[in-house]
Amino acid sequence: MSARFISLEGGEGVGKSTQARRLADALRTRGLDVLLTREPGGSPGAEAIRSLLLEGDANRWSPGAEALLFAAARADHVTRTIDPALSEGQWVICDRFLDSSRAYQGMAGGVGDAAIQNLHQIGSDGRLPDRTLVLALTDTDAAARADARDAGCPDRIGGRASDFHAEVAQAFRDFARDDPERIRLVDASGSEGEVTERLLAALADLLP
Ligand SMILES: Nc1ncnc2c1ncn2[C@@H]1O[C@H](COP(=O)(O)OP(=O)(O)OP(=O)(O)O)[C@@H](O)[C@H]1O
Ligand SMILES: Cc1cn([C@H]2C[C@H](O)[C@@H](COP(=O)(O)O)O2)c(=O)[nH]c1=O
Repeated sequence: MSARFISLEGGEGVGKSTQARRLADALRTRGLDVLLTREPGGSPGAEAIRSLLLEGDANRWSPGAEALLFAAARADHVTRTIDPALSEGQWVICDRFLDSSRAYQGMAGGVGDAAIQNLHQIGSDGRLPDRTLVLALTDTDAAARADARDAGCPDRIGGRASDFHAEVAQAFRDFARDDPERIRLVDASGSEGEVTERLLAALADLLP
């Protein structure tokens, strides 16, 4: 069975990191060799860029500089971590990937989708996941989960206005509508276990 590249996407607090861990465990239980990774980050260079992106003043970077930094982190992550794992036959579960840049920087940030896709082509040879699972939750429920976790101290991008995050959530819904073969919306309400079962169902055609 060939290796697969799966990304988990969605706005702040919908449960991506929780589900990335649970999905990796569920796939390991099925005998698959799984690498769990994240963005921004997932390689030493990309983790260094993560600090530049998520710490500091809200206006630390222009929209274009921010998009370039995410693309640079992703290029290093793809080259040093994701591609080698796939070559070795591992399944890769990635907590956020290109579609986060499309939603946050491209759509809500105003950089535009074509520019984000161009940067991805240059930096990461246009590498795409085999399946992208977008966790969907109401804006109110997602904000409640994120607030309970962050205790009023979100990171530089998480702390942006609610309008920004509503645009991000809408962008993910639009991406799923426009590319239904790769990108699937998954209901993120209910218990952690219920959500994991829905994610596995959305991967059923790829599983051995
Ligand atoms: N199904 C669930 N029901 C209730 N709470 C949940 C559920 N899944 C996750 N949580 C909780 O919600 C909070 C946010 O979850 P998590 O960190 O996984 O979200 P995320 O999408 O990765 O967020 P971000 O993108 O902001 O980092 C955490 O405190 C987590 O324990
Ligand atoms: C990959 C990626 C991420 N972001 C934003 C989204 C979040 O606010 C943070 C990452 O924090 P998390 O707790 O690890 O989810 O970064 C972005 O704006 N663009 C991207 O490409």
